Amino acid sequence: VDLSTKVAGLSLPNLLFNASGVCCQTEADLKLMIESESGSLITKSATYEYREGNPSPRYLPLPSGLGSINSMGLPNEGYEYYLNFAKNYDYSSKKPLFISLSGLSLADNVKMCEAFVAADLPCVLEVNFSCPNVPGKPQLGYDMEAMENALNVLAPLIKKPFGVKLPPYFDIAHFDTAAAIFNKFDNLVYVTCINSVGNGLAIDFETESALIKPKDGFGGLGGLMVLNTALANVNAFYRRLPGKQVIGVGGVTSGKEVFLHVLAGASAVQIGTTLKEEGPTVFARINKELTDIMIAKGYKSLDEFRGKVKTL
Ligand SMILES: C=Cc1c(C(=O)O)[nH]c(=O)[nH]c1=O
Repeated sequence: VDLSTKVAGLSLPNLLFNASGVCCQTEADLKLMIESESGSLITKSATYEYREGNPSPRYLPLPSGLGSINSMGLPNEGYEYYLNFAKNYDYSSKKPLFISLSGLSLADNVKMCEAFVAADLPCVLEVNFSCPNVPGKPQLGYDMEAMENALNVLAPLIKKPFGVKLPPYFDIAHFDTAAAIFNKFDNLVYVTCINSVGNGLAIDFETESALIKPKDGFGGLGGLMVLNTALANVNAFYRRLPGKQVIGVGGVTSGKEVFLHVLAGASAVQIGTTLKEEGPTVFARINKELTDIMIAKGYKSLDEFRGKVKTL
């Protein structure tokens, strides 16, 4: 079977890669991704300056086994680190490189995009509108006017095909409004759904305490528990963004959830919590599981079932 796919005009040997933020903050992390069986890789969202991030504990898998909670606080090496990585990347390799940018202001996003555009590299830029864990910074993805204003500035600046990372939406009207904005920008060629489900709270029964330190224990939820919200966001935007693509992320623990993401419309699928907990060998495991599922169901390529979820 053929697990290859295309995103933003680039060919991925298989549809799997890391969720931004996991296994991608340092060159050592990114090297593990390059050496893994992933089809691509994306860097940790970059801010203009280096950031330490929030105090630990700031990430934990949930005792239920159903997911994770994080309030990392956008720790990253600063955008120039990732620009340098992108300048030195081996673009003759089979794996395309995606760069995530999450400026703390539109001005910072402009400065970072200008630097990447000036470098004129084959990597794909993705603007993160959905970091839920920077105290005092509301998610742009939940402010439709601000999101449109940002895109009015950034899309013409980036010129080349680019993507945006979105928070989960929970209201059909929000899918409609957001999609109407994205459809105004021809070079906005894909959306990545979903970022973590913002501001959950994990409490330990024995200690009666929040599990993580930042923000009184409030943090983004990931893992199996967000699968159905992720599938809904993937399918909602797949239906509403003709000619654009959706990268699915949320709830992937096996080939089965990857299959569901593709049925919902995903062109590629990212792994976060399960990659964090299992390590980069997860890509070989899940590619094999998806292959076995496709053989069992008689599918030879992803195109044969992408977006083909049936309704009753
Ligand atoms: C970029 C910051 C993000 C973070 C973070 O660094 O806290 N966590 C997430 O779950 N999603 C994000 O987008």
